Amino acid sequence: MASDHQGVVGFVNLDYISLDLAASLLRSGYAVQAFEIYDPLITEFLKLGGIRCASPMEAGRGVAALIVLISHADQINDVIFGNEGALKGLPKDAIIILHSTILPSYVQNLEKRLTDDCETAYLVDAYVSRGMSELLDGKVMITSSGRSDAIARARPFLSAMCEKLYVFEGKVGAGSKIKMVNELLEGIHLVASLEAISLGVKVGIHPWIIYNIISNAAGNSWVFKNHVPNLLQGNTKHHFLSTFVQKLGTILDVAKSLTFPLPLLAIAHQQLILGSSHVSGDDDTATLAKVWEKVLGVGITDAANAEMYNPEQLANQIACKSSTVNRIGFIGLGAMGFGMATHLLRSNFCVLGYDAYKPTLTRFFEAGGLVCNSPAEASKDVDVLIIMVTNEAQAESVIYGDLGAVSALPSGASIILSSTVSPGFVSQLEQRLINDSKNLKLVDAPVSGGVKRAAMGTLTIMASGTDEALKSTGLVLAALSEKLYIIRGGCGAGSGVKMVNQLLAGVHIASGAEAMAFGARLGISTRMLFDVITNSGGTSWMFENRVPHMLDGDYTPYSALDIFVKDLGIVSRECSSHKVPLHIATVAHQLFLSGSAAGWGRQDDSGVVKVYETLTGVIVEGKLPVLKKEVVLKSLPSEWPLDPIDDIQRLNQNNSKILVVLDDDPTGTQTVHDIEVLTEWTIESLIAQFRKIPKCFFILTNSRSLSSEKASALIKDICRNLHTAATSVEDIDYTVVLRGDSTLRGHFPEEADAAVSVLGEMDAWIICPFFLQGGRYTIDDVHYVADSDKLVPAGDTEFAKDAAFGYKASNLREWVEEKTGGRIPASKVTSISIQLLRKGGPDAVFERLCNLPKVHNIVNTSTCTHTTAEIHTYTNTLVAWLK
Ligand SMILES: NC(=O)c1ccc[n+]([C@@H]2O[C@H](COP(=O)([O-])OP(=O)(O)OC[C@H]3O[C@@H](n4cnc5c(N)ncnc54)[C@H](O)[C@@H]3O)[C@@H](O)[C@H]2O)c1
Ligand SMILES: O=C(O)[C@H](O)[C@@H](O)CO
Repeated sequence: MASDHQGVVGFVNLDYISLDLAASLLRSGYAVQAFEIYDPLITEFLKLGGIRCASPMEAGRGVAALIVLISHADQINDVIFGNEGALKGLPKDAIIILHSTILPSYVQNLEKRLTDDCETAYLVDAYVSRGMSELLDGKVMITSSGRSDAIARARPFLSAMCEKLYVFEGKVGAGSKIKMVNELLEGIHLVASLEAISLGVKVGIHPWIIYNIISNAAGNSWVFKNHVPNLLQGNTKHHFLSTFVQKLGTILDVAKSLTFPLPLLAIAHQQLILGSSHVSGDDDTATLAKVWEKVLGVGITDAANAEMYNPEQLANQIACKSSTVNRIGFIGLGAMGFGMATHLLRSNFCVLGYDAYKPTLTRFFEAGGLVCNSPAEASKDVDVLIIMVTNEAQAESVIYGDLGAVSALPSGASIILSSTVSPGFVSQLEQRLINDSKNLKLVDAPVSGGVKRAAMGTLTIMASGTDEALKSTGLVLAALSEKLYIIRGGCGAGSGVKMVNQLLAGVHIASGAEAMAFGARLGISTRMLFDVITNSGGTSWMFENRVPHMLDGDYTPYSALDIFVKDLGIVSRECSSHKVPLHIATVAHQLFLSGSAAGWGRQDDSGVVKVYETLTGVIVEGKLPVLKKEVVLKSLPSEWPLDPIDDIQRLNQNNSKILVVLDDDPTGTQTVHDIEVLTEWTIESLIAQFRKIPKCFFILTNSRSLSSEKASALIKDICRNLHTAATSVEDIDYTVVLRGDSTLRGHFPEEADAAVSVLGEMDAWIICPFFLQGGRYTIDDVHYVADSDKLVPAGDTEFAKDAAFGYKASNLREWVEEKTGGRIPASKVTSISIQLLRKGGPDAVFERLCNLPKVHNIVNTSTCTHTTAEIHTYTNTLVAWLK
């Protein structure tokens, strides 16, 4: 226990999550006392080691901090100001942490009353929740706000209680605002999930198949992933609806008072009211599925219980029997097609490409492709032709237009249509091809996952067609995808699943825009709001992918806004032909249409946020704030008391691995002493070094001054020599460290990739941009550069504008995603936080490292380095871990 953390913390009222807070405080060395009338809770609390109090007044007596749980504003009078209220016993300088999400205006009134009536004026609010992301996985997360002086007082207690702390300095009330934005998203996503499942059932796709595929595609959301199984199993009771109706109603009232339109939330609210109205008051058995069956007239339950098959297994079976493919034609080398076609080139297929836009052809030629002048030319002698143009009219024209593909394709060839088109269009196309006498086969193979995954061959593909057609294209589909699903039902079935995915994806982009714009109107930092939501139930694949574009105000089209005018247009056409009313999808469609009408159709689809910005005057774009260095450093948890340098030296004595540091410029070698530096790396000189059995030696590569190709080649060369030298000296084991720049400029990930390509995959990559003397700090994953008394996010400094190594992200996890072009998403990067290091010390860091998933290319950013002692602590655990 940390002895400098002594102090008493009181709780007025407990709930189950408060027990976790109390347990964390007790572990950090605080004494904890509580007033609670519900016996089971107080029994658990006593078991933890807490002390029971007879009244709120007693719970507040002698405490340094008082955590007051209030579920309704009416309780404030009694619990805080009443005869036996908490204020009576509270010391003057104690901090009140209001664990509640009552409306911001109530919290502000409470603060005013405390300031006016009493001398006690330290209040912060705290929204306590469980992290829903893979990263936080149910751990406690707190969003808190208040005046700077109150926050400074509260911070040690808040940090002690949670794994992730978000602090909004300024006014109280941010916690409840964030909660509103999160609930807005959850409400919209719930209705969208219900509409998606209903549409899927109407077009004949098994709901569990929809669920399994879309939870691995861009239509996924936390709500879809977590609520749909309960819906399909009949586990969600109708009461769930009334809770939502009430919460969403409150948010709409707040928005109304701010004259702020929330069209998606308004329609979701109406839908949930409609659902509630379908249940008679005393029917406790009605499930959400049954209610929705009545609302939309779709047999969800029967469909969910119908016999099903495994589309991934079908894909594996087809892949085993697939025929060889030599030549591929590729028409439509746009945002998606270019990446897919060049990935096929890298996978050793011969690819002939055609696009109506000539500059693309030049790029394709430079990437090693064969360039053609018409669809017919790109179809000559190919086994498979892939079409990735934008829409049905373009697909029609490349297949049947002037110099079209059909006339030139060899008899028996296969066409893969990967554009997003309506199911009806593909099934009619198949019929037309059958009627032609060339025995051309068609595979309906829409894709999901976006531009980055297209270029990496890790798309989700939902394919359908005859077995013969699927077998003749299996190898190509497998090369383009990480998840390949075969949908039964022939051409049109794949596009049916894609249509359902698009309903969700489109709604999620629009809901992300609505949520962020509303957040901006509520006055919350949009960057921080984004961060909190990505760890909460309101998150979605599209929220995480598209909101960063809104925050950067960068509408370079990865997927054009007009694509959703088209895709939600398909949804709205299908819903009227299947007679299933899809309200939320239709409103989202109208929002994209509004964006297109404003002239933003060719920009990125995240530009739909401008519809809200233009209407209401809010600005979603947001920079990370510049911080006041002294204030931030003072507010962090206290340092781990011990400097484990002696432990490191001891561990190092017993460690047989030689540390070989490849330094990309001379500033690294200038900061070490008593360590040899090699400026050349012949096998002979490396053997000579290894024979000395040093603990460490440097090789000055100077690779920062080279092009990335040359730097990679150099690192490979050195690693090969190291390998040869090490194998010729007996009992030599070594580890490679890449030393680079603390302002993040250098050949990342190229040098790491080069080292791995020679030395083999590593269990993890550790990124640790430590340079205390140079004023580099990493706080909550954001890397800062000190500029006198300010901490400036690295992405906003001159360093980030470097012509060769420029970058935008200051958050190290996002920086990894940016630098790896999406190959390593931010969500796969684990951080070692200052909280973990300072509160848990070496043991906690060691445990975190040992529990990392053993997946190659997981990158771990150290975000903990504030003092030299801390870098020692971290090194200590690393050395132990490496052993
Ligand atoms: N962008 C995404 O993230 C994404 C993801 C999944 C699916 N999709 C779907 O994939 C398809 C392609 O999307 P995109 O974003 O690559 O679109 P895009 O507009 O960037 O690319 C389409 C390409 O087709 C070319 N083209 C149009 N007519 C042509 C013709 N007659 N002959 C030859 N080339 C022609 C265009 O010049 C363009 O390069 C769309 O149907 C889209 O809905 C897109
Ligand atoms: O599933 C996806 O990748 C997306 O929805 C695209 O089709 C459109 O951006």
